[in-house]
Amino acid sequence: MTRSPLPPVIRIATALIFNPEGETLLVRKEGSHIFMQAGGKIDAQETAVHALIRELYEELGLALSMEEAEYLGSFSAEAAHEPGHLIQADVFRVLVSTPVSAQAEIEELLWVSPLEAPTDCLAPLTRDILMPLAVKLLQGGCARL
Ligand SMILES: Nc1nc2c([nH]c(=O)n2[C@H]2C[C@H](O)[C@@H](COP(=O)(O)OP(=O)(O)OP(=O)(O)O)O2)c(=O)[nH]1
Repeated sequence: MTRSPLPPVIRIATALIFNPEGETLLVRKEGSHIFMQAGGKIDAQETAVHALIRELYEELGLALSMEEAEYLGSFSAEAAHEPGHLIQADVFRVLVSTPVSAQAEIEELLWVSPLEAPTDCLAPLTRDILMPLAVKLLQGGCARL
């Protein structure tokens, strides 16, 4: 019996970003119709939190300190943009009270209530893991400033 090879894994850092209204931020990258959390690949020699800080600055112009990123855990899902790949995502919670704007390769930003988010245009990690987690955090009263 032959075993099928394990799919390649991409390590990313991403965040459930909340505003004071309890909405969470989704982004759509250039050339994609799928919404997901801001963030991106973790470079070699980089820690997850440093990758997050770099990516949120590049994508949203957000200047974040390490203390402002609370680690929530590591989660796996099918990669949205790379067929046949899995992502292993280090996920943080970030609360923002200043405006953010789409930079670099981000085409659209969307603030959504986790309870009312659309499900048909979300990346697998976002749809199956992070939006349900956002609902739990909100219901626990932990997502507000
Ligand atoms: N940022 C982010 N990426 C996600 C999520 N869900 C998901 O499948 N991905 C996938 C999309 C891509 O296949 C991969 C992230 O790659 P990327 O190309 O956006 O990362 P990057 O900004 O570092 O870009 P690059 O170095 O390839 O130019 O992870 C998510 O919620 N957030």
